[in-house]
Amino acid sequence: MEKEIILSLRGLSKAFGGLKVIEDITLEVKVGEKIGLIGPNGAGKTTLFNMIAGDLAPSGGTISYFGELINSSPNYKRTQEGIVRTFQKNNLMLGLTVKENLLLVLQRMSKEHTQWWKQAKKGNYSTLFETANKILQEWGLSEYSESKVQDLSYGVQRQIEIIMAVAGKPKLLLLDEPTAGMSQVETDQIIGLINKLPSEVTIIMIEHDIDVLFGNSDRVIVLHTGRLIADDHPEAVRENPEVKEIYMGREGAVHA
Ligand SMILES: Nc1ncnc2c1ncn2[C@@H]1O[C@H](COP(=O)(O)OP(=O)(O)OP(=O)(O)O)[C@@H](O)[C@H]1O
Repeated sequence: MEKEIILSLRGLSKAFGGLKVIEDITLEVKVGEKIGLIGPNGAGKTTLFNMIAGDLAPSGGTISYFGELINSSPNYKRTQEGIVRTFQKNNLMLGLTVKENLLLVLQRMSKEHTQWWKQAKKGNYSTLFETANKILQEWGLSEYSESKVQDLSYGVQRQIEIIMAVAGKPKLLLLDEPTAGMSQVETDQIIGLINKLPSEVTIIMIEHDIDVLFGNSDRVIVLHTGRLIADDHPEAVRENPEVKEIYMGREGAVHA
């Protein structure tokens, strides 16, 4: 059976003043697809994420999610509906513990989102605490539960950020350079974690490590100066002459 379309972009554009940074992008993403998004610096990758997540309004075109037009849906509503993103840089509360960070996400998702969780009696929030413990256990990160985020290695911080995104029960997960600045061991841990996500979670991942990206994507999309120049399975993109010429370096080898 043909898989449902989770995300559809039609003629999507973004300009800052006279500077066009995304131009006329049309694409469809099916439920469960794992998509790698590449392009040289300034190609517009993060801007595209910003528009899908609702952090930036498009200048033109449409964004549909499960067939519903979401151009004017605010960011928090998109998150509630399952569009969850991570950022290039950590978005964690460094002075709080891992569990406290996780509780903030869980609390935002719960009905009592207008109250500050720390002011509430722990008893009232026992379900949130149980869920936080369960998530940390499930992802093998319980040992860091009571550690302040600022005391953890960068690699562990990024893992925590991803499980926080996962705690938001994403249907469409937008990962912005999840392995940037990491050692090989840390990269392997992050990729291991991403590969453990349920198969129905759709992922679009911006990644500069081409080996990581090509090895872990069903499909690769290439942006160049705001335009979509390739959208195909990894091997076809690796061999695409335009991609080789524009993006991949003089020898024609595919690297970031
Ligand atoms: N708020 C803004 N105002 C003006 N120009 C912007 C703004 N945000 C992004 N740009 C410009 O838009 C272009 C695309 O930027 P974007 O960050 O989306 O690229 P990118 O592909 O994610 O790059 P990188 O790989 O370096 O992160 C760049 O020329 C950038 O300077």
